[in-house]
Amino acid sequence: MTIRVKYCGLSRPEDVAAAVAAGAGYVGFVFFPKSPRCIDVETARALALEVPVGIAKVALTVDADDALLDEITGAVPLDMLQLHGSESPERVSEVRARYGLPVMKAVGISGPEDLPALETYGKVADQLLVDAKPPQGADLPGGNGLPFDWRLIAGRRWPVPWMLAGGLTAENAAEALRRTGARQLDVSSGVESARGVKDAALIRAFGAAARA
Ligand SMILES: O=C(O)c1ccccc1NCC(=O)[C@H](O)[C@H](O)COP(=O)(O)O
Repeated sequence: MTIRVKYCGLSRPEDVAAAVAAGAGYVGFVFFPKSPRCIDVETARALALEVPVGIAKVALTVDADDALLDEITGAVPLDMLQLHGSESPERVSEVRARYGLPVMKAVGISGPEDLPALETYGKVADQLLVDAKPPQGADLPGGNGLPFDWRLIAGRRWPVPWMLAGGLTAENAAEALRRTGARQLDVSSGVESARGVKDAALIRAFGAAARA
């Protein structure tokens, strides 16, 4: 069984090279100013041009307006948009139609009350990112390196492909896959040596763990 991995928050050419070498299925670029992983469109364009065909290039935004999405999609060759804020189902549909790109909607999970949103967004998004809900008062709506209780989604399926995210590392990836049945993983903090700084050895180790 092939597990596809998305390495999110890449900001340097060496990060892209490490993700490609590790067998990435997706690479993610963050466009959220408060994030230590945030990059500008010129940097993202240069990085995207280094990504081989077959690896999906994903732009991550948080409640972005059309002006920002126009700027990003106009400059960066992309394969997918990841909406990681409080975008409504209507906004997801609008973004899909306006940009003609597949949209992945992130949904934060901390308890059973969060699960219905996965059904709702599963009707309008092309993919779901099932992520840990950020702690109250967190600066970032994702990329916090915290897992959620995987038992909440064990055995659940949605009508579109989905990725598991939140606090994944090379050490817990196998257990996460076994407990949730996920076929795709998204990782950011778990492949960093310092907040916002990707580490090639950790990326390599994560890729190996996902393949094992
Ligand atoms: O990574 C960020 O800085 C970020 C900022 C704002 C919204 C979302 C963000 N990351 C989302 C991701 O796709 C992460 O890969 C996902 O939440 C998992 O993060 P982590 O728990 O750090 O592996």
